[in-house]
Amino acid sequence: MAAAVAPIPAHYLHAAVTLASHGNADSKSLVSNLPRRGAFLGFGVRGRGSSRARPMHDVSNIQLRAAGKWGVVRSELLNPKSEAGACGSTFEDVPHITDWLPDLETFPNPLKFNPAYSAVKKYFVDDDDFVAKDIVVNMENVGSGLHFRRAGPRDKIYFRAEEVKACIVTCGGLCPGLNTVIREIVCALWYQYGVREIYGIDGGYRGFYARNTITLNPKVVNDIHKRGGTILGTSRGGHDTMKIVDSIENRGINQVYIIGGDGTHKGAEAIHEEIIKRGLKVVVAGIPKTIDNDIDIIDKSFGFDTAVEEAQRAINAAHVEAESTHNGVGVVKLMGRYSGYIAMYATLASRDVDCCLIPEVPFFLEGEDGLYEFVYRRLRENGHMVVVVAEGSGQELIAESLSSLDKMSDASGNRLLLDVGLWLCQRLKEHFLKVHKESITLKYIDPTYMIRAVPSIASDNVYCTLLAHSAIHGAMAGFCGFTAESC
Ligand SMILES: Nc1ncnc2c1ncn2[C@@H]1O[C@H](COP(=O)(O)OP(=O)(O)O)[C@@H](O)[C@H]1O
Ligand SMILES: O=P(O)(O)OC[C@H]1O[C@](O)(COP(=O)(O)O)[C@@H](O)[C@@H]1O
Ligand SMILES: [Mg+2]
Repeated sequence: MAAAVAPIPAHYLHAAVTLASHGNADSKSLVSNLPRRGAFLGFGVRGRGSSRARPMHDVSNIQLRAAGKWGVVRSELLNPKSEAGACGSTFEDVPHITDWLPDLETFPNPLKFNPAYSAVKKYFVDDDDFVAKDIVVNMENVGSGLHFRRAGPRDKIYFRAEEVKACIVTCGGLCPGLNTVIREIVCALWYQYGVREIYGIDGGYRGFYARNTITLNPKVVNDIHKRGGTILGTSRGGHDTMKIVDSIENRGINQVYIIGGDGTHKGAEAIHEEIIKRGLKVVVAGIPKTIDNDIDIIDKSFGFDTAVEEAQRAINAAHVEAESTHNGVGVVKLMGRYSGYIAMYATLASRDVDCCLIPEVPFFLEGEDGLYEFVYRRLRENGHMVVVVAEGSGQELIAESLSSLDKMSDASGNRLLLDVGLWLCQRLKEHFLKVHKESITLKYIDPTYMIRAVPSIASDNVYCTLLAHSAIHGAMAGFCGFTAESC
């Protein structure tokens, strides 16, 4: 078994840096080995980064143009539209509404009349522009590998402003930035494309068929980015494809913006497929949301930086408490069901953490390289220590000690976790009394919901805006069954 318990700098730091080194396909390899991660493979991919903000005199009309890309929401009917390109490259295209409605009329993009248009040499994105999945390549395979369609405004669109009836839904767990994404979808549809009918779906997927819609416009969403949560509400479970598509059809909705994680995108895929089967002129656009940052093919999900920033407050408190007492141990539990990104980044940022336990690397308690011995040594050397533990770590160990693995699930089918934080604290206290005949002063901090219920920080707000704009440009240009990513 691999030892995950090690001081900084050593094995841990190595593992952390390996996971943290973004920008190439292997950077999340440890996480990608987890079975669940396959579900995200059809999502958009992060490529080389350049996003340019174009400030305008009229701030309501600010547009962000990123070298974003659109990834496929996997579809049995249309997937994958892969084509071979030059130098051994592969291009994985996203579905287009003309795949099942070939004779649709096109219209000039109204952004041509936007002040930003004349200020930029080349405003619209070419259909030949691609974003490479891997940005680090060997000289021998430059240009090869998987490529995705570049996101951004197109000169021809498939919807007239007055014909658009858009809806937005948020599903799954909360994440900082949800309100910003909602705000920017509404404002960009309104100001950039002149759309006037925009509705919020109340409380996640089930809101499609169980609730009334919420009317959205720039006034309603004006301040919402300063608040945590989602003004639309969210939920787990309740996905009924037929009822949802019936509702879309009956309400005359033709653009569906879906913000959520892996479960949500599976649901989006099912909706998209049913829409194709019914031959509707409806586009479905996803925006990936995961506070855990566990999407294989992107470097960072929105809200992640905010969560890491907020986690610093808990770690600081744990450190202050620990260093103020004899044998002080501060334990902080952070979110991360299957991935330790928040725990790891919060640890790297803080520098007060002695040990970080993440789900990707199993740890053990007993023996020379075990956690007990490590804590004992750190207390002898330093008098106090801080442990950060991701909520998904040590699940097998806890189950062993409880001699059962409770396989309870939430309404969406996600496994409910055993509480590693409380368990760890109990075990450490017992061990010190029993084996070393001394007590430790342990303070346990669990800021779980505090780090995801906060409003997003400035950099996440900008990122949310890029994603929202990418989704809208794609939908207006007739792309569908895709998820937006910026790079
Ligand atoms: N395989 C699936 N097919 C259809 N809908 C799904 C699927 N998995 C989850 N969902 C729906 O997606 C929504 C959010 O899923 P959940 O796993 O809670 O959050 P997240 O999208 O953040 O992973 C829920 O309403 C759930 O019913
Ligand atoms: O208590 P809840 O609302 O089910 O959320 C807890 C879970 O939400 C998460 O933030 C992930 O949420 P998603 O599945 O929506 O991405 C995990 O870190 C955590 O285990
Ligand atoms: Mg999920």
